[in-house]
Amino acid sequence: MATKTAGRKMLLGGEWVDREDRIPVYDPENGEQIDSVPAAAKEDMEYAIQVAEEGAAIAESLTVRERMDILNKAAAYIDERREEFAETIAKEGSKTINEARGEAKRAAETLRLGAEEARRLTGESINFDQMPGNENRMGYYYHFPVGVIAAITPFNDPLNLVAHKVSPGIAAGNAMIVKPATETPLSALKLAEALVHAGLPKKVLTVITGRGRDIGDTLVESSKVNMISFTGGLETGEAIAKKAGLKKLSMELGSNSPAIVMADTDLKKAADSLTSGAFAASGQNCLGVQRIFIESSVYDEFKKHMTKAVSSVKLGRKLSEDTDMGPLINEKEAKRVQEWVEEALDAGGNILAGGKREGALYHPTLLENVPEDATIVKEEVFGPVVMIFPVDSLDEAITRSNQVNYGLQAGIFTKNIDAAMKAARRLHVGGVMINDSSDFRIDAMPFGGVKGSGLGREGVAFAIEEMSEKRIICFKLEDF
Ligand SMILES: NC(=O)c1ccc[n+]([C@@H]2O[C@H](COP(=O)([O-])OP(=O)(O)OC[C@H]3O[C@@H](n4cnc5c(N)ncnc54)[C@H](O)[C@@H]3O)[C@@H](O)[C@H]2O)c1
Ligand SMILES: O=C[C@H](O)CS(=O)(=O)O
Repeated sequence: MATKTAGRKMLLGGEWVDREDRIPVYDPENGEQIDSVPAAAKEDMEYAIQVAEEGAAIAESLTVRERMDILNKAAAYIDERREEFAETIAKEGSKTINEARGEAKRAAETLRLGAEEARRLTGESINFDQMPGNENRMGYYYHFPVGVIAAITPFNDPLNLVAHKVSPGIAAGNAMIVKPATETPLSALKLAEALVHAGLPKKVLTVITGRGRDIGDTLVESSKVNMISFTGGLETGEAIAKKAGLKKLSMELGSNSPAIVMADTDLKKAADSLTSGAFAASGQNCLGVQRIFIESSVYDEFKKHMTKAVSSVKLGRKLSEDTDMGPLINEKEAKRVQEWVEEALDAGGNILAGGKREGALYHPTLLENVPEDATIVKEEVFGPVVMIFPVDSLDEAITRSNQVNYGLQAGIFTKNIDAAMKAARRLHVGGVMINDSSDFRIDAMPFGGVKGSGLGREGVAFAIEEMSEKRIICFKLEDF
């Protein structure tokens, strides 16, 4: 067994605090405990909320320049320690070291985007005299912070998806209570280190670790929390929304991303792109490609390319430079994926690649002939499985793409601009990638989905709007 490192502390009320009750953090690759974090109690969350109310006044009083400097310094802190952040991401989660380095680089960028948007969060004048009788009125609106924001984050991108909440939240002058995923809390705590080092005043940020059942409801149901910014599964999101009461909600939820391959495209390039999009982060990726619809005239040729590409995904230790894919977050999730695949095979599907589990590792799997009513077609697999389906037309591909209760992003591969624009307009999703898989994102773009994929948009310039309020100021002047 690996020696337990000294347990991490959580950031509560501006202080790093410990608790006797602790939650182990395991490396999913070998099941070894790599660290532990405090298990906050209900009283700790109550205190966090009380402190955050004080923190909100402090955050609002920060000048725009101060907010910019803090976010830029925190970004530099991460850049200077990228390997350390990457190793934390890789060890506590499923990502390979190369994937983790990419996430650490993106998280620094996400913080810098917050600094930029802090500068741009202005308002504008209003022409009151557009309505007769208002000739002597003038004014403007401006933004002010929501106040206290609860940021609840998932396990799969344990650093950048926390940054996507904290960066716009601080940029807009809010106090943040971060409740990271129980499986991967360490990266969120390191982000807090970066922000504290950058000079973030005490009480503005809390990163509280604990079991959802102990602290989740206290956070979600508190009337002193003005907004919940949640990223996670649809079921959890719905449960939180029901308990939240009257407060702002941002929901980045699940997906079941489709891709369309038209006959006029480069089939090998499409297969390589879709393989990357399906198996990044072991498929534990909200943008992961799950269903591929291929024009039937090129189905067999595409199948050959896709089977070869999926079979070439290199498994290995997460910290090895040449590993393409690591394990799922735990063996329980790998067993669930295995059960979904077995159900699909029992219903008539067949395996073209993969289909093997070794502990928490599930081999990259390609299926065909899976019936539409199979669980793995309708629900979010959130694992390394992708399915191919022949279609007779683009219309059929679009209709079938839209047949699930998710709509985050989709991809279409075609050289035909009319086909691309038809897909762009008729796919019921938050983003359509032309000649890319669904798994494309830059942190500055609007990000989010429709149906069971969520409410609202992240992407720092868009999240900052959701994390702010507008106030109109109107002057009624005498003669002027
Ligand atoms: N749309 C996006 O941007 C996006 C990004 C990443 C992941 N996701 C989704 O997240 C899911 C995978 O992540 P996960 O397994 O961590 O999700 P999850 O829903 O199990 O957990 C997400 C977070 O919610 C917390 N939580 C769970 N129950 C809670 C409760 N009752 N009250 C308060 N907090 C509670 C968890 O501890 C965790 O911090 C997938 O569905 C994936 O699609 C979406
Ligand atoms: O898992 C979902 C992530 O938001 C996708 S990305 O890592 O931000 O591209």
